[in-house]
Amino acid sequence: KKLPLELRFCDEVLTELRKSKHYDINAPFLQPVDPVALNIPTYHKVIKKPMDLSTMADKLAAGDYTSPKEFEKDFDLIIKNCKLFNGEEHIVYAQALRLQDLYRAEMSK
Ligand SMILES: Cc1ccc(Nc2c(-c3ccc(O)cc3)nc3c(C)cccn23)cc1
Repeated sequence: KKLPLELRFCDEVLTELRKSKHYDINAPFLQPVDPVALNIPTYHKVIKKPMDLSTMADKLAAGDYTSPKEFEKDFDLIIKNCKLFNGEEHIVYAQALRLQDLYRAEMSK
């Protein structure tokens, strides 16, 4: 059996969040932050628990999440990391807040 029903719903939400039609808001969060590509060598000094949407998909498929609560904790980590590193004024944090709005809208379906 693939996933328990609750986590199957998490999978559907994650699939939606990663769709290319949401690229204007999900782009910075699709893959692990690459400090070399972004020229932010301090990233892993500031961010102790990196997280991104593809890592979450891998964890879901591997059965690493035992509850939707655990799944949501990783999503919240993406937003918290972005706020901490970029600050509230950065355009990427504005994208993170829009991603969070989309997450909440999908989760309430
Ligand atoms: C010099 C500088 C300053 C800020 C950034 N932030 C940033 C981030 C980022 C996302 C999540 C996160 O937890 C941390 C950083 N993603 C980007 C992208 C995709 C393009 C441009 C900037 N980006 C990059 C370079």
